[in-house]
Amino acid sequence: MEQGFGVVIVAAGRGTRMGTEESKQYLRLMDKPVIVHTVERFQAMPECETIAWVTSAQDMPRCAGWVREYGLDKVRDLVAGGGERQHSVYAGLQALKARGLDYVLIHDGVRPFVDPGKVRTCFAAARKHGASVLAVPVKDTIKQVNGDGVITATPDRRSLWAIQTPQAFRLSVCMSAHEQAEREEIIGTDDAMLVERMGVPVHVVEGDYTNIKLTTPDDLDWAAWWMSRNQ
Ligand SMILES: Nc1ccn([C@@H]2O[C@H](COP(=O)(O)OP(=O)(O)OP(=O)(O)O)[C@@H](O)[C@H]2O)c(=O)n1
Ligand SMILES: C[C@](O)(CO)[C@H](O)COP(=O)(O)O
Repeated sequence: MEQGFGVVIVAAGRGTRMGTEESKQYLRLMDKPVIVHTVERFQAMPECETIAWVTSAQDMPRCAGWVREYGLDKVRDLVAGGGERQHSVYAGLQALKARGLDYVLIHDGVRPFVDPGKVRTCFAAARKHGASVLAVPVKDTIKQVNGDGVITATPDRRSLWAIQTPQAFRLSVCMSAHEQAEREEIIGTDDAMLVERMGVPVHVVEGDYTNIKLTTPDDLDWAAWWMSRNQ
C-alpha cells in the first residue's frame, strides 16, 4: 500500500473572536467537543497514518481523556502549542518528523466539517505537485480599502480564492518554510504563505463552502443547524 499522510491538527488558540468563556474548540456540537468531531474525520480515513493534536499545555489532560474516551488511537502525539498559530503548527511538525512520513496535512481544529473526499484530492495534489491547499472561489466583490476607509483597488474576482485547510505538503518543504519564517521573523496567516515565500508553487484544490472555520458566534448557529441536517 502507498504511504499515507500524517496530520497536524492545531487547536491551541484562545478563540478571542468567538468571545465564549470556553475556548471554541471545546464547545459542544451534538454533545461532543468540536475538536473531537474534527479529529474523528481524520481518524476514520485509512490514508491518515498518524495524528499530532496540538493543544495548550493546560488542556492536555482533558484532551488525553477524550483520546481514550472516543478511541482516537491515531493520535500518537499530543503536543503543546505556541503563542501564534504558526508556532503551534511548527510544534506539531516536529512531532510528525519523528514518525518518518513524507507528507503532512495541516488542519484547523475548528474546521469540523471537512469532507474526506476533498481531503483525499488535496493529498493527491500534494503528492503530484509538492504543495496544495483547499480553497473556494470568493462569492463577493473584494475591495482593498485604505486607512481612511476609501477604496483603493478592486482586484479581479476571478483570481481570488478564500483559503481553507487542510493544507498539504511534502514534510521537508513545509519544515524548511517554517524554519525560514522563524529565522526571518515572519508570521503568516497560513502555512501556504510560508511555502510560497520559498518560491514553491502551491496548488489550489476547490473545496466546499461548508468547510467553515468556526470563528464568530454566528458560525455556531450555522454549525448546529448543519450538524442536525446531516445526522
Ligand atoms: N496560538 C494558536 C492560535 C491558533 N491556533 C489554532 O489555529 C486554528 C485557526 O485559528 P483561529 O480560528 O484564528 O483560532 P484562534 O486563534 O483560537 O481564534 P482568535 O483569532 O479569534 O483568537 C484554531 O483551531 C486554533 O485553535 C493554535 O493552535 N495556536
Ligand atoms: C489557515 C486558515 O484557516 C486559512 O483560512 C486561517 O488563516 C487561520 O486563521 P485566521 O486567524 O482566521 O487567519
